[in-house]
Order: sequence, then structure tokens, then C-alpha cells
Amino acid sequence: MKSLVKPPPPTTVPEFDVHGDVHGSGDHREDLQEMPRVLPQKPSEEDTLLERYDPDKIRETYRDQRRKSVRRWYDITRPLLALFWGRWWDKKRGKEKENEHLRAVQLRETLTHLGPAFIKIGQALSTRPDILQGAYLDELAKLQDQLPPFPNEVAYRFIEEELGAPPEHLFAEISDHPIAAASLGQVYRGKLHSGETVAIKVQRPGLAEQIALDIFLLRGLAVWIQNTFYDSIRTDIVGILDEFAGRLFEEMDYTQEGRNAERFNQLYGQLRNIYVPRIYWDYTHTRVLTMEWITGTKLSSPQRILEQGINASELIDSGIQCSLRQLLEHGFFHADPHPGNLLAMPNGKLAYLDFGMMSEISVQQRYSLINAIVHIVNREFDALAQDYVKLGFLTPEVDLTPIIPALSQVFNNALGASVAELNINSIFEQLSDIMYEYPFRVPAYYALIVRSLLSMEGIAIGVDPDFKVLSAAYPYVAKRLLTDSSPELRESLRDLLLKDGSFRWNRLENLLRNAQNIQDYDLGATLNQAMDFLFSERGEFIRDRIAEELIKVLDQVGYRAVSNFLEQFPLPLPALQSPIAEHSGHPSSQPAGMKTQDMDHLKRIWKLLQDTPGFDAMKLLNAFMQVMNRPETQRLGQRVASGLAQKAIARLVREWLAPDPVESTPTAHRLLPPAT
Ligand SMILES: Nc1ncnc2c1ncn2[C@@H]1O[C@H](COP(=O)(O)OP(=O)(O)OP(=O)(O)O)[C@@H](O)[C@H]1O
Repeated sequence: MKSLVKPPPPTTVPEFDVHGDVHGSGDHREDLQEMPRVLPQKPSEEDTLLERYDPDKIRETYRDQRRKSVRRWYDITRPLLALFWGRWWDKKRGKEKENEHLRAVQLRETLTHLGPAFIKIGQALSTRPDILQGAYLDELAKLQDQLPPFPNEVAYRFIEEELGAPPEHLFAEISDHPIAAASLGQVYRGKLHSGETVAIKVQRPGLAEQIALDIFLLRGLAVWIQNTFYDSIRTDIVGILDEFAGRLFEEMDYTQEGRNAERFNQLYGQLRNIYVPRIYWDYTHTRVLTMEWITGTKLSSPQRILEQGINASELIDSGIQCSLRQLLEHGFFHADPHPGNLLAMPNGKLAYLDFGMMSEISVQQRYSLINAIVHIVNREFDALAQDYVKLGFLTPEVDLTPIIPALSQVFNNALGASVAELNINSIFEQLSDIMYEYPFRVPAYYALIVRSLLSMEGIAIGVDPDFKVLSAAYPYVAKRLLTDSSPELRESLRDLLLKDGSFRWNRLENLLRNAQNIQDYDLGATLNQAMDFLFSERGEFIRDRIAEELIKVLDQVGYRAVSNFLEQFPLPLPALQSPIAEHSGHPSSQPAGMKTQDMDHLKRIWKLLQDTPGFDAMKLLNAFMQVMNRPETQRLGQRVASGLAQKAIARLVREWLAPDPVESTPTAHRLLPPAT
């Protein structure tokens, strides 16, 4: 790191072309004693063209630049055709496997050589095992970091152009070489005059222009492919490319990245162990981003993390919890969470970097995703097929009959598989086959979600080979089902808890147990939700079940109370028959120790609630009192009372009026039900 507090005087100013080559040399620093005022520059022509992704505007710009387009087209197709030809030749000679690594390296080098747009495409492909295999995935994963840097002078010039003053005036220190050179920019370590250590990200020169031209050419190709092979290509490749390009353009605007970081921090920065660097807006503009420096180890080096004694499993769990909230709660998600963008901090926190590529999914899509998880866990594949319709993968007219068994095969295999086999990667691989075989149209956002999930799983498995993302996700889903009052999730909760008219206590127990340890699980919200749900129109079905259960339970308790009372004060009354025995048709010989399965569940649920952080008996009592005052409860009470009365009368009638097969015996003995 060099100190720039007293820089030497300027000499000549270098000139640059769009490729970042330096013409002329010399030091252009001025000797200013004071902190300069930061004056962002007026946007250039390139800036205005590239304010946001607009395919029509780009087409208009490049339509008349035929020579430029043809030359670039030639540059792109030549190495790619050479690559395809090489692969075809390998296949013909049966050397496909033998040369796989060589071709993969060739692909990586070709994409690197073709520039940022292709590097980004390669990065996206590196998380698509449904498109590429083995060696290719490994090689493309190397694209995620470390590209050749561009000269310091160019970077310093950019800083000056963007921030209105040379770096030596803006910063107290700046590293004399970039500490990382990524696809879109390179990063310097620096220090503000106020003392904070910062990361200064400077964009590659000529980047926007180059990317716009490449996207123009690739989109033309995608439109042609889609129109020509419409029947065999069911994926909306133009849509995917537009989505990708839109995000790439956003990524090139570093002020957008700064805003993303702040929004990310606002939504997820409060989660346990999650850290988001602060943005220094006075030192940030379209092509220069200054943020808090994070000291940490990339998750791409799990071994080094373990060596530092950081609790890696906890770190990964925090990452998974954060990802779940991104995808299923707020819908604003980091679409590029590769291990190079995540740092394990020495204090055990997980820092997110690079907020250039963010994506959003709608509320409806989020609910459908949660429902899909519930249906997978429940093995309800007909409902899962419907989820695909809701998520836009299938049109409503598609016949789901053959798709349901295909889905059931994938997930039954997956859920029945051993821990090592149960990974999202293999599930997605099999789903890709189904999506290819049946008329699925993969929406553009799906690729990003898959990428995000696969990346999450890849990172988790790197640290803990037994990690199961689905299992880690379920507690969060349980929490959402128990606390979210949206009609969609209530519907899912109802489906989960009621089957063929009976209430599945074990599932409720399971949900409560799963949600118990989730950090922001709010037991009070669960109770409120339960009450609201119970007394809503749609809760009527459950109210009926509860009335029945209560009648059963109270009848048993009442029987026991009377029975115990009579044991203390023997009276010449006929024997009371156990309601359980009555219910089951088998009189029990031990009424005092009787239990029902439901009672067991209720007891366990009560225990679970007591053990849940935030349990407060007084709050529960309050809720209970409120419940008691509701007209529905009073109606419920009337039903229970009348149900109990009916049962009691029926029993009395049976006991007293029905002929007794056993002769009168001493009262104390007759308190026991007749032996069978
Ligand atoms: N705040 C920071 N603190 C420490 N190091 C940082 C910080 N920001 C970036 N870096 C380093 O710079 C590298 C590149 O940063 P970043 O990923 O933001 O750049 P990029 O051009 O968007 O890269 P990518 O090709 O991943 O999109 C990171 O992998 C990290 O090593």
C-alpha cells in the first residue's frame, strides 16, 4: 500500500483508447494539501446508451455499424467453431473422454479471450450441470476470479473521470497494484482520509461498448435459433438472454450495485452472522465503487477457513438461512453467490460481496416455491405438477397425467436416497431430463434460482460433505407455514395438516419442532396465526375436528374424575365404562392410566411450545382469554357441551337401562370395567 497523502506534482496526462491501452506515460498527480471536493462527471455518450438494457436502442446503434459487427462476429465465431470442430473430431476418433480436459481448458481460454460478456456467460454456465459436464464445469468455475488486470494508470484515470479528482487526493492510501482483477473491473485496497480501509472497484475501460455489441450479436443469434428450431427448443432463450443482459447492464452501473448492497443490508443484514459492507457514496459513481474493506477468507478455500477455527457449519447454515430469506421471503436475491463472492470473517460472520447481479421474484412465485417444497416433502406430486403450472413452466392446457409419475420418480428416488446422493444437483439434473421430455418452458428467472441454489449447495458440501440443503430449508419453510397469514400459505398449511378429514397432529408437531430453532421464529405470531386461522371461515373444518377431539378428551377426563371420585367415596352406582374402551369397542382394564394418541401429541406439542424460545405462559393465557370471549368459541363450547351431554346420556342410558350380564358385586369392584 502506498501513501498518497503528499503526492508528487503532475507531469503529462496519458491518453487511452477504449481497450484500455495506455498511449503516453507520466504521472498526472497534483500536489494538493486539502481533501478535494468530489465532483462526479457528466455522463458520457456511452453512459447514456447504456443507462439500462434496451435491446431496441442497442439494435439501432449497431445496425448501421456493419463493419464493426461483422469483424466482431468473425472474432467470436472463429475460436468457437474451432472448439466445436475439435470436439466433433475427438468424438469421431473416440477420444472424447481423453481430450475432455484439454477442450475444457480451451473453452475457458476462448471465453476469457472473447471478453467480459462471454466470461459472464461462462460463469453462468459453470453452475449449469444440465448443460455442461465434469471438466467443463470445473474449468469454467475458474472464470469466477482473477483475470488479467488492466494498467493502474487507466484505473486511476477512470477514478479521476468518475469522481472528479485524482485518486491520490481522494484517498489517503491506495494499493500500488489491484488486489483482484475480475471480469468487469478490478479492485484496489485503499484508505480514506478519515482512516477507514476501503475496497475501490474500478470498471474495465470500454466495457459497456464491448458488452453492448456482443449482446447485440448474441441476441440476433438467439432470435434466429428460437424461430428456426421452435419445436425442439422449448426454453425461451431470447428471454433468458434479455434477462441476463439486463442484469449485466445493471451490473455495469456501480451506483446500482451500491444501492443493491444497501437494500441487501436492510433486508438481511440483521440475520445472525450475516455481514454486508458499507458503501461510501462520496467516493462512488457509475464506474467506481468504494466500499468498506472486508478482511476474510473466500469460501472457495474451505480448508483455510477450517484451519482458522471458524465454525464452518454454522457459517454455512447462516448462508443457507440468508439465501432462503432471499428466495422465499423478500424475493430480492443475490444471483451470483459463488464462493469467491462470500468471505468468512475472522469473527465467524459471513460477508457478502459483489451486489452487481441481483434478481427479484414475485410474491406469487415465492408462495408457489414454498408450496412446491411442501408438496415435495409430502410427496404430493399431482399438486407439485400444478405448482409448475402456477410458476409458468407449464401452460394450463398441458396434460399432467404422464408428468406426475415422472416427477414422483425423481423425488421418490431423491428422498429415498442416501445422504451422499441426496443433493439438489442430482435433482436438478433429473428434472432437466423431464423438462426436456415434456412441454416445459423454463422461465428465465429459474436459471438464476437454480444457479443460486446450486452454488449454495456446492459451497455447503465443500465445507460439510453431508450437508442437505432440502433438510436445512425445511425448518424455515415450517416457520413460514406457521407464521405467514397469506391465503396461499394457509391453504398449504391446511393441506399439510388435514388429510381425508382427519387432523394430522404428528405433522403439526413436526412443524413446530422444525420451526423451533429458526432465529426469527415468533411463537406469538404462530399463536395469532393459529387463532386467526381457526376462527376464519376456512377454519370451520378444523373447528369441527377440534370440537370432536375436545368431546373425546373431556369425556375421558370427566370419566376419570368421576371414576376417581367414586373410588374415594364408594356409592351404590352402576359401573362406568371407559370412553376409550367404548370408542375402541374394547373395554380397558386400566382406566386410570388411559391415553389416546391424540393426547400424547397434545402433550408433546405443549412441551414443544414450552421449550420454544419466546414462550410466555401469560401471553398464552391472554390469547386463551381472548379466544374464550369470541362468539365462535361460545358456539364451539355449546357444541362440545352438547356433544359431551349426548355422550354422557348415551352412556348412562346404556349402563343403567341395558340389561347387566354380570350379577351385582360390591361397588368398589364394579368400578373397574367388566373383564373381557
Ligand atoms: N469490500 C471488499 N473487501 C475485500 N475484498 C473485496 C471487497 N470487494 C471486492 N473484493 C475483492 O475483489 C474481488 C472482485 O470483486 P467483485 O466480485 O465485487 O468484482 P466483480 O468485477 O463484480 O467480479 P465478478 O467477476 O465476480 O462479477 C472479490 O472476489 C474480492 O477478492
